[in-house]
Amino acid sequence: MPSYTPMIQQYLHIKAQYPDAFLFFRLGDFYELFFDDAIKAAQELEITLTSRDGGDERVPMCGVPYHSAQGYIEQLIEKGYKVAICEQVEDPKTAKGVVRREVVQLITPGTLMEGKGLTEKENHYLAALTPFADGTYGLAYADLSTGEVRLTLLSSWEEAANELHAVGAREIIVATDSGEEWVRELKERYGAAVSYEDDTSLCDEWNGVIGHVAQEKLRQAAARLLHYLVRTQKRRLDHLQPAELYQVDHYMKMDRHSKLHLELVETVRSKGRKGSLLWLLDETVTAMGGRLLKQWLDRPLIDRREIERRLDFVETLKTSYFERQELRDRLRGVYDIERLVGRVSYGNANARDLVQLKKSLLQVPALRQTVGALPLAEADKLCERLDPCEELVDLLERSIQEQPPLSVKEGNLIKDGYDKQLDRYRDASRNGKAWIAELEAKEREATGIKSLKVGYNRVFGYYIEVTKPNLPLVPEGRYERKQTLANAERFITPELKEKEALILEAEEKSIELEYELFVAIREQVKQYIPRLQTLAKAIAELDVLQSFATISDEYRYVRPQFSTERVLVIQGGRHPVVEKVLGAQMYVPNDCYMNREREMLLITGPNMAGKSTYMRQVALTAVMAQIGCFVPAERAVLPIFDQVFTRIGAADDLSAGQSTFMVEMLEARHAIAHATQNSLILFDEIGRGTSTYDGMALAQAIIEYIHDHIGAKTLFSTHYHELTALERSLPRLSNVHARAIEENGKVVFLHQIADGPADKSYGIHVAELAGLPASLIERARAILAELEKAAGKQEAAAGRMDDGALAEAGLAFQGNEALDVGSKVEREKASRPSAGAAREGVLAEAAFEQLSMFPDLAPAPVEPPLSSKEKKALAALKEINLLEMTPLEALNKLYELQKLLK
Ligand SMILES: Nc1ncnc2c1ncn2[C@@H]1O[C@H](COP(=O)(O)OP(=O)(O)OP(=O)(O)O)[C@@H](O)[C@H]1O
Repeated sequence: MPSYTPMIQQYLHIKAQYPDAFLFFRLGDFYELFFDDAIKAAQELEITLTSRDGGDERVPMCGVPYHSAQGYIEQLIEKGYKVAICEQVEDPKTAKGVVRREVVQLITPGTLMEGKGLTEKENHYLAALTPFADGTYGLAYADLSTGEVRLTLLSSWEEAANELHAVGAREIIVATDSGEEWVRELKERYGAAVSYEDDTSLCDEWNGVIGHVAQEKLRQAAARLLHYLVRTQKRRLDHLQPAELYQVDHYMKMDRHSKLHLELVETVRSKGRKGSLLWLLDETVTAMGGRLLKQWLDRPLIDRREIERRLDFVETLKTSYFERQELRDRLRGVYDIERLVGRVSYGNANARDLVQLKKSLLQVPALRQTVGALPLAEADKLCERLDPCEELVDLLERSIQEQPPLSVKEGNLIKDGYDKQLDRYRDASRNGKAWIAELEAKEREATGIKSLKVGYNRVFGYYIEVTKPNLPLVPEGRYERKQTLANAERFITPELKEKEALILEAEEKSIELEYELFVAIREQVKQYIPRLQTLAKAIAELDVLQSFATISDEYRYVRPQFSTERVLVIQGGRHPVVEKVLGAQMYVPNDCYMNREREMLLITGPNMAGKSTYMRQVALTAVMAQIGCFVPAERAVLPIFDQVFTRIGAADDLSAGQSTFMVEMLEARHAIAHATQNSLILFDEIGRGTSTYDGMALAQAIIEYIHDHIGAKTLFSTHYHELTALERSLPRLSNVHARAIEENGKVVFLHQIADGPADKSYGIHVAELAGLPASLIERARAILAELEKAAGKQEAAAGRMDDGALAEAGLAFQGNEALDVGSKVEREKASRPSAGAAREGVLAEAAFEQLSMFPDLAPAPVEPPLSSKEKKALAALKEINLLEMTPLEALNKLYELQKLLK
């Protein structure tokens, strides 16, 4: 063992306590890293690796300046590392021997308090997971930046895994004896860092957080989290809020696959927010509202009273346009109170933070007034929670300057008149400066040097400057030479130095005093933490509700109504995100009718016809209704769903080593094992991942099982046309199809869902559209004709020759080229009396149930959709870039478009 210098020995001693973290060791104005930490950090941060004399040997070293350390720390945390901040805890000037140093904070991926790692509209959670012998799991999690703490008990690993996903913690804390495999799974599946904490004993000082928690398991789960926080943060965490207890079955349950398939908070393809339901719904204007919206979307309600309460608000705000605009304007002036409070509690809030807090509070009286004037009983309750904290505003108004600097150690923080002593120092400094300002004129007169100047620099302080030609006029004896420049000399006088000393002393003292006063004010703000947190919650809620109202107004959404009879009526329903992306005029609305006699819809139709979109829109409508938002439809009567299961589209677990088919089967099993008659199931082409017969057999068996044993509302899309025959054997199953027609030998998707099975496969047309070689297409047509002949014989034998919509459409409108596709659809609809029978049944039931609130539940007239030509023309029109066209080109384009429409 080499013998090291005392400082390196100190380093090694401290580092031994933090083996899994980078130790940022404060040395003057730098944080230095040594040994392996230095080698690794130099690589990760791309900084220069040097070395330092450590005694018997040189030790590897690298470092970052203290004032720019934050960025480097964030980089390491982002990469999943931990950073221990080790500060000098005594004044180096008075220290004997090596300055005493201590780790003051361990920053980990789950305990970020500031910086780019914190996304404004997202929570940043740290979770602790505690398994119990009976197979249950205690989950405790906290967002240290906002002080929120939540606790729940989960009945199985499956439930716990799901909840962990919903929470999306950056770091998960477990016991040290947790199995290696489990820990690896936690790391890989959740992309979270894993940390350890074994202490689950309770401390009295946590009463504010878990004093109200009675259940022992939950207390233990919370204790693991709190011990870890205390151990790493090494300070009082006054902003931790009383833990919120919840049970997952008090909310609509959705596993992570279902959430992903529905693209609730991120899209399947990019895993980004854009294109998700959250992206569409987010018209919040505060960070707090943004975070709450995501929380609501993660946990739709099943308590009808609470849903209706939110809807009442949304309805009122939707119709109160001016009040809503006023609220939005005011909310824009509100900063992130929750995180400001977090920083106050942490002791790292600066004066600008307090100014932001004050400015936010100043918006509250107007918010209160506007909310209070809303014609809604509930509004009063919300008003009560909008606490303007007047005394705090008054304190901040009197004390903190309006535009303070970032640093709290350079003065300019405190207003004049707040503290007498500070005013005295400031007077001294101001008087001294005024004296100096007058000095110039006085000395010019005394010496007769017109160009004489009084100046200041950091090295020499105040001086009198005289240019070379005037040097003979300088009064020898009174002026003392201090500095020689190229064409001037600088002097001082004893009087000037005396004043300077006074000024500097006063300034130094006032800066020190300002810092002390500031810290004291910050301590005072701490007393308001619970009130500020209540206020922050109320503001967040108001913001989300106004966001729902804004969206509902903008996109013409309607208030959903709820049925206790398991009736579902959606008229003129749309997929909210597809509608936004395509534009309302391009989107074809669809109806959906289900009840106890019509529990399952089997959806057939060509690829690209809109089956998945239709299924998703039904589920999204249910989710939106249950978070308390209006829904994209002309009318909606919905059951309150306890769970939603979806299996739609691309497989996403291939990376986890499972085949598409296996994932599909696992998800089907999950749905079948958990769904109830109050659930909604969406299955998109289940079974397609295996051979035709296998797949079809499985699909049929799954449908039958759900039909006979579960009774959940189910939408099942399939390409197995044979399954449409099930309608005859399963009384609660009905066929519907996504419509398409042929036009000039090409397939046109109407994106309309109609009753009955699809008649024909349009796969070949789609292949043609995709540009496969003509000879190949022709060959496929020949094969199809053969197959159809064979199938035709079978169907005839079974007594089932569907007179399909297409054949009908073809007959009814043969030779009438002038009619566009839209009117064909209308006419065809009218010509099929049987198609609406099921719908009438459901409507009658819904009307009966909803009689008082739903007097005119006759089917609403459907707007004729745009023809494909019109869609094309519109699309082409949108594409035109007028800035890059000559007038003649524009005229030509217009002519082309007109021709297209004729
Ligand atoms: N109601 C609608 N109005 C307008 N466009 C729609 C509508 N529904 C779907 N579309 C458009 O059609 C495209 C295909 O829809 P979707 O993916 O739902 O078809 P699909 O029948 O499920 O196809 P596949 O069988 O290949 O999965 C969508 O990308 C969307 O742009």
